[in-house]
Amino acid sequence: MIIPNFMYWATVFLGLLLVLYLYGTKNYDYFLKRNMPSLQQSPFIGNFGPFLFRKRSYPDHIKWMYDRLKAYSYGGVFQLMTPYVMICNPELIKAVTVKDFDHFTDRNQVVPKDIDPVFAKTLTMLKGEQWKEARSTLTPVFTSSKMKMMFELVSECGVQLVEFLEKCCGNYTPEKVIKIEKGGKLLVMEMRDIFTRFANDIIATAAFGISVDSLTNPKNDFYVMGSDISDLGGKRALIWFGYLLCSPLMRLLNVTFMSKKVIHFFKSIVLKTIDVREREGITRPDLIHLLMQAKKGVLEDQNSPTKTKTKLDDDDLAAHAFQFFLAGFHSSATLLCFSTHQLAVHPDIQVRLQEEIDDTLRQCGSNITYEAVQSMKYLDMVLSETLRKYPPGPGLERCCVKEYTLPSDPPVQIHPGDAVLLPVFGLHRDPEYFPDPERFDPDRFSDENKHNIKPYTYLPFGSGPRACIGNRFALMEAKVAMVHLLSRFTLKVVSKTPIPLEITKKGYNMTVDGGFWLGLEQRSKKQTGD
Ligand code: HEM
Repeated sequence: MIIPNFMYWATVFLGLLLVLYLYGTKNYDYFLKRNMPSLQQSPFIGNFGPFLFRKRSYPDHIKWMYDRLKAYSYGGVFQLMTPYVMICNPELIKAVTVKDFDHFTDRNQVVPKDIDPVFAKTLTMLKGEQWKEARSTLTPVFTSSKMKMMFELVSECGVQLVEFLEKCCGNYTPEKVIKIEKGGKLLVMEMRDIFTRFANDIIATAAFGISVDSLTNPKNDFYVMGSDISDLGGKRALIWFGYLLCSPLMRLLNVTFMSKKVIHFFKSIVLKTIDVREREGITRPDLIHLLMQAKKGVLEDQNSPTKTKTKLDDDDLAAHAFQFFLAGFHSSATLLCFSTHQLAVHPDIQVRLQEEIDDTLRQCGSNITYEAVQSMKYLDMVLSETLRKYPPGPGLERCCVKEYTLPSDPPVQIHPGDAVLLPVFGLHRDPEYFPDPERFDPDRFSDENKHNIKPYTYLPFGSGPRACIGNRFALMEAKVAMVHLLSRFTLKVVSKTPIPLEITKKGYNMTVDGGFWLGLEQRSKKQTGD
């Protein structure tokens, strides 16, 4: 009796293993059939094993795949069970993102539209005609004239940041959750904690029209909800993997990418603010105001004589304000964390930058203006080099929407539905394009040198019509923070400062595990030349 039972269960078990294996490898002849070079895959995890099992960080893994495929100009990789064509050659990147953009207008939508409707309405996730309309409606929001209009709001957050730090140098003790310690003459602090709070306050004022101070009131709802929504690590990475691996099951379980409670919180802020402003005729120079104009179809685009055509509904408005969190919260804080870290470990570069800041402030009588910030060339070079070495988006995606022949040698077909991966981190760390790529050297971006950078090898804000719409805003925010901070403080390496920097192996966020600990030393009047 025991033997037939054993045989039965052994056969069932082996049968199940076979079915699982066949399911896990169902696509694995995908690139072979297309005659494309590809990396050897494993069942279910494709080529993402080293990232999934935390052997390599996401950016390092992108670079690792890029280094293996670069000689072929393009090649196939599997992100779990989803095939991606990785494009390594700059000319081909130009073809896909700019010249033949109409074949690649979308991103790969991993989380279905009906599961997360507000998330699906963000510009990042919209597709085809809907994306095109939303992008043209929103483009006027991000012109330099609108940035100038929002500059004061951003600068007020810079003042708030520095005043808080100066208070901490005195007798003020911040709440325990704020990661600041006193170490002799220095304030020792974790920069990601400080800069995510700074980025949060900017989004609150510039996008949602409300003032919060997340350094003095660290547990305010806006910050707590915002941190939840913009975290792409741990739980969210798992949900993403779940959809990549077995979308029907995730859909059946109704697993949402964004928490409904958080979406409801932000949506109600936007709708209440609009309601109050409409009833009381309030005008404030922020995104809500611009979105209200777009809603009425009267937001003028300075580059086009026509007024915006599309009218926005309430879900659209919430999604666009909410977009600042998704796209701008971590990326802006990340840029500031890495740039302050690089300045602390390169004091010569920091001194040169402080000289530029001091000179500029002297010229504008300490009253920092949009034009003054824009005129600082070395500041721009430092941020550009930080974005090269540590791009917050280490890999970009496109999805093919129309049959396409990649102009490679030999040409190769890309079909509708095929996903494309652009290895930004691989390009930025390629010694062919950036000699001695591990070296932090802002002079790569000086007027004399920047023309040596090969087009489409430097893509911190992406490329083509789907590139980052908020790049001006992001740079303005980072520059304002740096000017306020470095005019009053000098950044120092302390014992907790991570050297060398090791990018986390947990999740997609570009960050480090133990935090960006640095020391801040108050500058004397003699040093600043006041
Ligand atoms: C340092 C900060 C930032 C970096 C490095 C960054 C980088 C990027 C990158 C790489 C993309 C994808 C581009 C592509 O696929 O070609 C992107 C898209 C986008 N970014 Fe940013 N970003 C930053 C800040 C912001 C801010 C502050 C906003 C404000 C709203 C923003 C809004 C967006 C939007 C809406 C998209 C999607 C555009 C579309 O699909 O049409 N970003 N960003």
